Amino acid sequence: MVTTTIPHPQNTPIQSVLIVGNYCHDVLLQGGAVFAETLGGAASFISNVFTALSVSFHLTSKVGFDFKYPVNHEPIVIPSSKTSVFHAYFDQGHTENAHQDRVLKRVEVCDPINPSDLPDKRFGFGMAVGVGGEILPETLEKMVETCDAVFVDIQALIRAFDKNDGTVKLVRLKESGFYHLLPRVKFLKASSEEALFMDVEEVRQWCCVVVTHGKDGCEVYWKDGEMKIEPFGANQVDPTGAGDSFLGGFVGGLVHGLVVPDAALVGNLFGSLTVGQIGLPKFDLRLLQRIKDEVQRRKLHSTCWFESGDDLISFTKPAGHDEFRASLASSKLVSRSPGSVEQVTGQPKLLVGSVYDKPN
Ligand SMILES: Nc1ncnc2c1ncn2[C@@H]1O[C@H](COP(=O)(O)OP(=O)(O)OP(=O)(O)O)[C@@H](O)[C@H]1O
Ligand SMILES: O[C@H]1[C@H](O)[C@@H](O)[C@H](O)[C@@H](O)[C@H]1O
Repeated sequence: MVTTTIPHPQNTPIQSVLIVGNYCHDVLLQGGAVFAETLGGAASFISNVFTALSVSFHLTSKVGFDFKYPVNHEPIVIPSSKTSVFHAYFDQGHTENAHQDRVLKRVEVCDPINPSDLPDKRFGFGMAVGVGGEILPETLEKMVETCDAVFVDIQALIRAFDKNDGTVKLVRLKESGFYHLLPRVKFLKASSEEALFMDVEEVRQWCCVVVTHGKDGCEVYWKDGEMKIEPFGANQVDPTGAGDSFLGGFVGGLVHGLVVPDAALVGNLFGSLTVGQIGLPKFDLRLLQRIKDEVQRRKLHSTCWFESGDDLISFTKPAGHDEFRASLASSKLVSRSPGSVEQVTGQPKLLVGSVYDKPN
C-alpha cells in the first residue's frame, strides 16, 4: 500500500473545519442579458455540501451592507463596504488567461480577510477558498499555523483583476506571493485551466495536488504517484461552483474518515450534482441520506485515516473502490419528489429562462 506522511489532525475523533473565503453575489449573463442572480463564493458552495453531509464547520467570510441572501452561517458584515460581485459572461469566447467556460469579472470587492478575523482556536482542517483576492499571504500563514491540515483552492491564490473592468486573470503560482507557504499546505486543488499556471511536478513534492477535469472527473498527484478518479454523469446547465462543491465533497469525505481516492469520488459526485442546477444546488433529501449511508458503510470497510492511528493516509485505491463508486452512482437514481428537497442556503433568482445550455 502506498502511503505518505500526512499527519491526521491531532487524533481527535470529531473533526472541525474552518472555511475561509468571502460570500459573493453572482450575476450570470448571456446574450447581453442577465439570466440568473445567485449567492456565490466558494464558501457558500462548500457550506452547502458540508450541511448536506452533516459536517460541522466554522466559517470566516466578509460581506458588505448590501448582502442579500439568507445564510445559515452568518458572515462578518462590513458596513462601509459592498459585497463582492462577479459577473459571469457565458458567451464572450475564450481568453488565453481566463477561465475557459466563462469570462468572469469582479465588479465589486469586499474587504480582505485578515489574520485577526480568524478565530483564535485550533482546527483539524482549514480551507482557504477565496474568490476575489480576499485571502492574504499572512492569512494563509495563520491558517497553516492553526489548522492541522490546510486545503487550498488555487483560485484563492492566483487571481488578478483587470484595473478597468475587473476581468479575472490568472498569474503564475510562483509569482503569487503564496509560493513559500506551499510546503505547509496539505492539498492544493486546481481546475485543469488553473493547473497550467503551476508546475505540478514541483508542487506535488510538497503537497498533494488535485486537478479537476470537468466532466472527466479528477486526478490526484502526490509525491510518489498519481491516480485518476472516475466522474459521474450529469446534464450540465451551469458549471458555476462545480470545483467548490467538488472540494466540499472531497473534504467532507475525508472528515467522515474516507481515504483520499474514495473521498475524491464523493467530490466528483457533488461536482456532478452542482452542474445540473443553476447557482447553488439544492439536494434531494433521500439522495443525501443514500450518500451518507454509503459513506458510513464505506468507512467501515476501509482503513480510516483518523482511526487507524498510524498517522498515514493511503493514496492507493482500496479494495471495493469501484463498488463504492457504483453505489454512489446508483444513489443518484433516487427520484425527486416535492417536499424532499433540502434548501440549505440562499436561493438563486432566475430572471430569464430556467435552463441554460453550456456554450461550446
Ligand atoms: N459536466 C460534468 N459532468 C459530470 N461531472 C462534472 C461536470 N463538470 C464538473 N463535474 C465535476 O465537478 C468537478 C469540478 O469541475 P471543474 O473541473 O469544471 O471545476 P472548476 O472549473 O473549478 O469549476 P468552477 O470554476 O465552475 O467552480 C469535476 O472534477 C467533476 O467531478
Ligand atoms: O460563485 C462563484 C464560484 O465560487 C466560483 O468557483 C468562482 O470561480 C466565482 O468567482 C464565484 O463567483
